[in-house]
Amino acid sequence: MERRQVGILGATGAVGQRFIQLLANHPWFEISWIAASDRSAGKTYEDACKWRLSTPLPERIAKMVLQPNVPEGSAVELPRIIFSSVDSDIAKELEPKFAAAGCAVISNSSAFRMGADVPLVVPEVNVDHLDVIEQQATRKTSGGYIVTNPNCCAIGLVLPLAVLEQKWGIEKLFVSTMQAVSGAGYPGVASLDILGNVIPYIKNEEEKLQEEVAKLLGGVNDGAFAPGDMTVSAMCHRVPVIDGHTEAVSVKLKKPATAEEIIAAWRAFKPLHQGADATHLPSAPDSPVVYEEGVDRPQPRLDLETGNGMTTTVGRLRPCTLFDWKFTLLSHNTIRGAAGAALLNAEILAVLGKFDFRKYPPVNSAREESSVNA
Ligand SMILES: NC(=O)C1=CN([C@@H]2O[C@H](COP(=O)(O)OP(=O)(O)OC[C@H]3O[C@@H](n4cnc5c(N)ncnc54)[C@H](OP(=O)(O)O)[C@@H]3O)[C@@H](O)[C@H]2O)C=CC1
Ligand SMILES: N[C@@H](CC(=O)OP(=O)(O)O)C(=O)O
Repeated sequence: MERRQVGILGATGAVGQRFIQLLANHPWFEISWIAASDRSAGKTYEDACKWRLSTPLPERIAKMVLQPNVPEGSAVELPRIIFSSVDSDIAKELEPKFAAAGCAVISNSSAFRMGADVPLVVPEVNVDHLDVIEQQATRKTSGGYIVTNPNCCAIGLVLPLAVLEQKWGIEKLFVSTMQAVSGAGYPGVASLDILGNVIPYIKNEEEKLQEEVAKLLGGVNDGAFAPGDMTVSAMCHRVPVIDGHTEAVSVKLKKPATAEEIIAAWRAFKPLHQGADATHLPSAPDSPVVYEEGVDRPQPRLDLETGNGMTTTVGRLRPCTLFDWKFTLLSHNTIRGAAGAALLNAEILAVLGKFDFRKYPPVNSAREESSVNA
């Protein structure tokens, strides 16, 4: 795989820092452009950002200068692949500008997730949705497009659900979340609000979780998304955990299944390695779902790093008196739930040849001559 240069919009934030960490030694992608708010533009990354991860800030990135947060006016050439991790309102304004300028925008934001021509993708679950980018107006003009990854709770949830949906069908689903404070970005929730406390409200979270799960588990008919027909009800809570979203799930299946069959199906789930075109994507975990036998698992302190933060850990599968089965799951909200998810989307787009910008009219000749994406 040829190396491609990439940019990060929102590079100084909680998710932006994860992008920098995960891209530090990436075999296919190299960071060549970073941007954040106007407050940060023109500063070096180390001056603009309070680095909050336990691995060191790469020296090369520390010295990089944050560029204007628009496609124009950059002191360095704009790469054609932009990872975006800015708030939804900002994404709504900025992401289309980058797509119009010919960039593949791989977005974490909720702004366009439910768009009629915008794929919302977890590669192990619904890679076929990616073809819908061809319908985006900018794809036809500049070659640019927007692809999104889901809400952090939705990603962790759909991995085990996809197995259930595929083998037995899901009729109903109830999920109650316990979401880490890092999900609110930095500085996020005030310590005086969250320490020793649980907050049973996260703005728009329940609505997003419900509609995104249905889109992810649905299909595409004649180029239009057809949401899954399961009924989903979500309750979301903020808890005093730093990283890792825990979810308590109850599910009613369309066909009967035993606990042994369900656990065996989760353990057998290796979708990115199947078929004649099997490619190991650098960010793909060996197992998207791991089932933990311990009666008191999963736990954020013990299970968060499974699969380098890209695996959903599931445990406590047992009969449910209301529906058929209930279980608990844990997923890393800033890795599988955000930066790692976007990276995996970029990797699958690369493998599928969706970064073939050359066949589209150039935005300007200088960019077309670039060796970066050629
Ligand atoms: N944290 C998580 O677990 C998850 C977050 N997300 C989503 O990812 C996105 C980013 O979240 P997160 O990193 O947590 O948020 P943060 O608040 O930690 O970071 C926000 C980033 O956006 C930048 N920014 C602010 N204003 C602008 C602007 N006008 N133009 C360009 N950049 C701007 C900030 O730059 P500056 O430093 O200059 O202010 C910073 O880099 C959000 O949409 C969020 O909903 C998705 C899944 C999980
Ligand atoms: N709202 C989530 C994180 C998030 O940013 O979600 P979304 O990407 O859907 O805006 C949380 O607080 O844990």
